[in-house]
Amino acid sequence: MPPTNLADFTNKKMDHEQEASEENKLSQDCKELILSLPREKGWITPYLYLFQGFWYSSTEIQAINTFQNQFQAKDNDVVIASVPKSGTTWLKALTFAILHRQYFPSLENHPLLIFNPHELVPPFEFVIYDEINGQTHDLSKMPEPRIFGTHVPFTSLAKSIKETDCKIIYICRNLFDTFVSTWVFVNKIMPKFLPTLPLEEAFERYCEGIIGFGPSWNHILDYWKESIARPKKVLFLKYEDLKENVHFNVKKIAEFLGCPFTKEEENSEVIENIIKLCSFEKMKELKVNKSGTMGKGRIVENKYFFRKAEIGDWVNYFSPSMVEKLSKIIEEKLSRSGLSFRVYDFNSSS
Ligand SMILES: Nc1ncnc2c1ncn2[C@@H]1O[C@H](COP(=O)(O)OS(=O)(=O)O)[C@@H](OP(=O)(O)O)[C@H]1O
Repeated sequence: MPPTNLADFTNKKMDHEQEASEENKLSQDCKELILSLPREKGWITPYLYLFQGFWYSSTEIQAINTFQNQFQAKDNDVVIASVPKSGTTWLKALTFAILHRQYFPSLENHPLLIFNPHELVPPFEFVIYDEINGQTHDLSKMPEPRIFGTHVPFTSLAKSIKETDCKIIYICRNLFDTFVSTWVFVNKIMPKFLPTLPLEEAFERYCEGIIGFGPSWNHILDYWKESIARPKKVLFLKYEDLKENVHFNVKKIAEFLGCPFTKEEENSEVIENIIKLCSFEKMKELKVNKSGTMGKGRIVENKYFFRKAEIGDWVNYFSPSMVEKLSKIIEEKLSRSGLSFRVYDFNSSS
């Protein structure tokens, strides 16, 4: 749709220029690489490119390249990995609270009350190696054990992550809710120079696997297989299970990370307090998550990371034919893996 007034036109032009200048900032090597890759229309960028079997924007590809070449993992590092919109923010908060609990015995001045979880657990591809948007992060200043986030698929992780003893916690979510959560989020952060993305169009691209860090089923399957092959290396969690029994999973995360809760901690409600601190209801109402922003090139409002947090909200968006199509894809891609998802909240009274 053409812009309707001069201010709109100027905004769109500025956005377009910003996007073009981002592409111009790519290194020469990356520009050449991009030219050689298959390309499709993007969701919030003009294009997505197929790189190492998954779809990314050009700036993400440069960041992933740098990450692969430069990141040196330490044995005590922890990496939180996920497909976007699978419960990353929640898992980052829980992991930070569990792993660093000895430093913050009083929850009154806990960092999670003043920082968004993505600031405390920085992602490789959007912060640490995102030179194009002027993000810088001094790794030497990170408290240990360091906790990182990533949406990068297992196959494309920096080699040192796979070769050291550092641990990975992966979270996934049923693909119906993940798709809806992504589509709503994407339309909120859509650059002004791109049109809003209709649900049906997004769904068609999603079903072809063309979405940032997709195909989502391959992303999930790769981490799933690795968690079976190396259970001490990769802990595989599901958003729905976390919602069903967060207490059990918080203990599981602590044990996996080698810092199980003591009897004394269990008796003094340490687990319950962590759960409350990281709950959707608590986090959503914090000032930092109501009015804060993150990012440099693309500014994102923190409140967009907290929407409904329900299992089964997809029923409000999917037509019967969409249900049929995605169900078939899931059946085809996941049926032999032993992996399945709950798509309704059986505990909900509504
Ligand atoms: N604390 C907590 N507890 C439970 N659920 C939560 C929490 N924080 C965020 N959310 C919900 O998670 C969805 C966002 O997914 P991600 O955090 O993976 O997004 S991102 O990839 O980091 O952008 C998004 O789901 P939807 O509500 O369905 O859109 C959020 O509402």
